[in-house]
Amino acid sequence: MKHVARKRFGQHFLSDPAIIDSIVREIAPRSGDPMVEIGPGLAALTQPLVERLGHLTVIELDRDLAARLRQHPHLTVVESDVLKVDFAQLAGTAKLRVVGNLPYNISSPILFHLLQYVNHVQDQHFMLQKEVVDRMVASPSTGDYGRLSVMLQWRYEMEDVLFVPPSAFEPPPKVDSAVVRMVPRRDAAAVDEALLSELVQVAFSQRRKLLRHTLGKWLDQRGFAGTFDVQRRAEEVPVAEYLQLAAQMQSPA
Ligand SMILES: C[S@@+](CC[C@H](N)C(=O)[O-])C[C@H]1O[C@@H](n2cnc3c(N)ncnc32)[C@H](O)[C@@H]1O
Repeated sequence: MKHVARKRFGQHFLSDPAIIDSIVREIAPRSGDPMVEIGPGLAALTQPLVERLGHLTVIELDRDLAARLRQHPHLTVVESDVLKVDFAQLAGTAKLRVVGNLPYNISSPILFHLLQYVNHVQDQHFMLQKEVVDRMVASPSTGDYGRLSVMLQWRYEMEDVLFVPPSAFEPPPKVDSAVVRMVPRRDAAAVDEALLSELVQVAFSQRRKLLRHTLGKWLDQRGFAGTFDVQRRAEEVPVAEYLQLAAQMQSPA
């Protein structure tokens, strides 16, 4: 039976064979890789992936799609909201390769949910709104550089690997898309995620103002006695400096 795309689940199904082929090539699945696909939908990526892998675990929220996928002998289907999935449990002793053409309405929550499981992950390949990928990989002193750039560049090496136009989907989304590769950094600074997240949120709360009006006040309230140049805008501060600041606050000299 034909599946009618459900807007509330962010359903835009890949329909361009050449694009599907390019994405699978970027993922480079090898037989036996412990891979998990988020939002398999009608299996446009699932099918070529499982042919190469031998087995694949998929996480799908739509009950009808999950029922169809269960017919496939080489898939393990987790019928759930991905935001409720414990990836540490899924991984066991393995390191997962996580892929997916994500539902765009919850792409940032998915990225932040996965951040807590970074030690259980080998790599991630996601199709996202191009604008979100631009923010993820942005450099300092650009308009795209913000909270998402800092929080993700802290933990992952990231690369925009493929541009995908709306015409590659059915129904076509209103925006351009891109595939991003994310590889966890082994040398990520050991800072408290909640502290870093709050600090970066305060810094970027008024991005046109100098940091002394935002982060400077926040640091004063916390009795911060270290040195940090607040005569700059949030977007001028490299990721490494935000990490140093969080580390200093955790263990003041
Ligand atoms: C953009 S579609 C991609 C479908 C398919 N992978 C493709 O490329 O054609 C997003 C998929 O994620 C599923 N989905 C939406 N919200 C979800 C959630 N919270 N947890 C798991 N899957 C979800 C949708 O039902 C849909 O199948």
